[in-house]
Amino acid sequence: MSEELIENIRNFSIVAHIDHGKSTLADRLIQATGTLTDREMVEQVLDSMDIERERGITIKAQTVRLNYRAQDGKDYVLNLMDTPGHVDFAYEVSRSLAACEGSLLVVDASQGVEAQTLANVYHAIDANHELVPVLNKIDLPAAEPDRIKQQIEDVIGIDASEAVPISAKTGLNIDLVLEAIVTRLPAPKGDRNAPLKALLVDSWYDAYLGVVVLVRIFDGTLKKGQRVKMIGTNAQYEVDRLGVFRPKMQAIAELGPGEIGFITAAIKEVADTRVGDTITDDRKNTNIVPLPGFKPAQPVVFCGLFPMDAAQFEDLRAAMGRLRLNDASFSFEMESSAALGFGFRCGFLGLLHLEIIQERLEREFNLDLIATAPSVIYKINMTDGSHIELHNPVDMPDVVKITSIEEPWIRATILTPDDYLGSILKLCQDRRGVQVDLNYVGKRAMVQYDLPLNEVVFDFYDRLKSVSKGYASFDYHLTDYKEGDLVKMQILVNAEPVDALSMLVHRDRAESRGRAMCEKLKDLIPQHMFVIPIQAAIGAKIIARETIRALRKDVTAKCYGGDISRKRKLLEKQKEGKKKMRQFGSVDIPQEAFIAALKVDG
Ligand SMILES: Nc1nc2c(ncn2[C@@H]2O[C@H](COP(=O)(O)OP(=O)(O)OP(=O)(O)O)[C@@H](O)[C@H]2O)c(=O)[nH]1
Repeated sequence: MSEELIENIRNFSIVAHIDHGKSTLADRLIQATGTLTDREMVEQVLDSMDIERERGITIKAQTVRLNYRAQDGKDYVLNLMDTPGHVDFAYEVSRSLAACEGSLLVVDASQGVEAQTLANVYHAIDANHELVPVLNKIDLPAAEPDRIKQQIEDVIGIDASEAVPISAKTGLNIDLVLEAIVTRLPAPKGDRNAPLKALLVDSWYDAYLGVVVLVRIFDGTLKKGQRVKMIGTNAQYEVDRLGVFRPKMQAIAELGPGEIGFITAAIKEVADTRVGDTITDDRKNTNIVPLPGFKPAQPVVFCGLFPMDAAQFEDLRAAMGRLRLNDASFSFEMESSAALGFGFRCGFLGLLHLEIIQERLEREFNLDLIATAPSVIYKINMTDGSHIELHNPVDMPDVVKITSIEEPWIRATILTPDDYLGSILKLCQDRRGVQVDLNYVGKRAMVQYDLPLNEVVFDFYDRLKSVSKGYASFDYHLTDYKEGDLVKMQILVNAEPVDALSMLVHRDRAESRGRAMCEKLKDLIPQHMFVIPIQAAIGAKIIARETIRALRKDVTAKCYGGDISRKRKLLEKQKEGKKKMRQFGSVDIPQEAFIAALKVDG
C-alpha cells in the first residue's frame, strides 16, 4: 500500500493506569479490524514476552497497523502503539507518544482515575495529543461510568462528555472506539516531496533480521535500497528491508509521511541506533532540523548480580549481553565481592525493571543468582573539593574524607480510598517523606509526598499495596539531590562483614533497620555446629545484635549407625540443601536471606 493518503491515516496510543485494560482493548481492535483471525488471536498478542504474559504487564512498546473501513465508506490505516503502564517504563510511554497524534485515554469505570492515569495523560497532553476518553469494564456491576466521566473532567480537566463506554472483555462498543479514532483524532501532517525526516522510535535485536528499527515518517518517503543517515550518530546505512507490523512483520514497498513501520539495514548493534534520533536521506545538502529527541532513560537503581555457582560467571555475562541487546536502559559492568566472588554491578530504571531482568536471567538462561541490596546513586562531596558518584555502598570512601553526601529525591503521587489514608501517611512519614499536598478526587484522597528514593527502592511499593489492600496507586518522578545524614551500615555474620548486605541508610533509621535485618537473618540462617553472632554496625560501632544458637543434633544420629543407604540419602539431601547456600567464612547463608533481609521494614 504505497502512496497512502495521509488524511486517511490515524496514529494513536492507548494511555491508562496499569490493569485498566489497554492490552485487552488493543486485542479487540486487532480482532475487530480483521487484522488477525480468531484462530490466530492469542490473548494479548501485543505482549510478546512470556514474562509479560504471565505477569500481565506490558514492557516493550509495540505497534500494529490496522486497516479499517469507516462508516463514511473510506478506508483508513490505523497505527496503534501500545505503551507500558508501569512507572519504571515511563520513558517508553513518551517515545510512543511522540510518534502519534492522539491517544485513547482508558479508565476503568469501576476504579476511576489512578496515579498513572494522571501521569500518562499528562505525558499525552505534553505531546499535544487529542484525547478520546474511553470508559472500560462497564460490564462489571461496580462500574459507574457517569461518576467516572465527571471525575475525568474534574481531575484531568478535559471534556469527557463524549467518553466511549466499552467492555474490552466482551467487545461491547469496540465499533464506537474505531469510529471515534477516525472522526475525533487528527490525521498526521507531512510533505511527501520534502527530504526524508523520520523519527527513530525504538530498536531491538531480532535473531533472524538483526537490528530492527521502528520509525515514524514525518516528511519524505522511505524505500528499500535507499541510503539513510542518522543525524545524531552520523551513521549511514542502506535500507535492506522495509515493512509494517500486522502485528507480524509484513514487507511493504514504501513508507510515506505519517506512516509507522520498520527498517533493517546492516546495523550491528542496537547501541548504534539512538532512540529519538532523526533519520534522513544520505544526501550532502539536506540541512534539516532534527526532531526533538527523547530524554534518555537513565538507570536509577543499581545492584550487584552474582552467580550462585562461580562456574556460571561466563554464562551470566553472555546472558546479560543478550538481554542488553534489546534493552539499552539495562547496564552492567564487572564487579568482584569478597564474599560473592565475581559478578556484575547492574543499573535499572526501577525495582520492577530489576525484578524482571533478574527473573529473565534465571528463567530464560537457567542461572541461579544472588542480588545484593539495591542502591541509588549518591553524590559524595569530598574534603579535597572533588565529587564522587557512588553506585555501590562497598566503594564508599573513608568517612573522614567526606564533607557531605547527597541523595536523590522523588515527588510521589498516591491515590487511595480514604480508609487507607492514615496508614499511607504513616508509611510515607516513616520513610522520611515530606507531605506536599493532600486533596480529594471524589471519594479518593490524592497525596503528594517528597521522598528520598533510597527509602522507596526497597519495598515501598509492596508496603503501599499491602497497607491499602492493593487499592492505592502510585507514580513518581525524580526531582533533585538533597544533602542527607547518611551512614554506611554493615552486617557482620560471625564477625565477618557481608559486603552484599552493606547499605547507606539515614542515621536516624540505621538502628531500627539494622535490628530488623539481624532479626530476619537470625530466622533465615540455619543453625550451625557453633554459635553465630549477627551484628549490624556503623564503622566500628555495633548498633544491633542477634545470636544463632549452636546446633547439637547430628542429622544422621537417628539412623542408629546401621542403615548406610538411609544415612547416605540424608547426607545427600543435606548436600542438596547446601547447594542453594552461599558460604561466608564458615557460615552458610541461604539465597533467600539476601532478598528477605533487604525487604525488612525497619
Ligand atoms: N470485567 C472486565 N475485565 C476486563 C476488561 N478489560 C480488561 N479486563 C481485565 O482486566 C485485567 C487487566 O487488563 P489488561 O488489558 O492486561 O490491562 P493493561 O492496562 O493492558 O495492563 P498492563 O499491560 O499491565 O499495563 C485483565 O485481567 C483483563 O482480563 C473489561 O472490559 N471488563
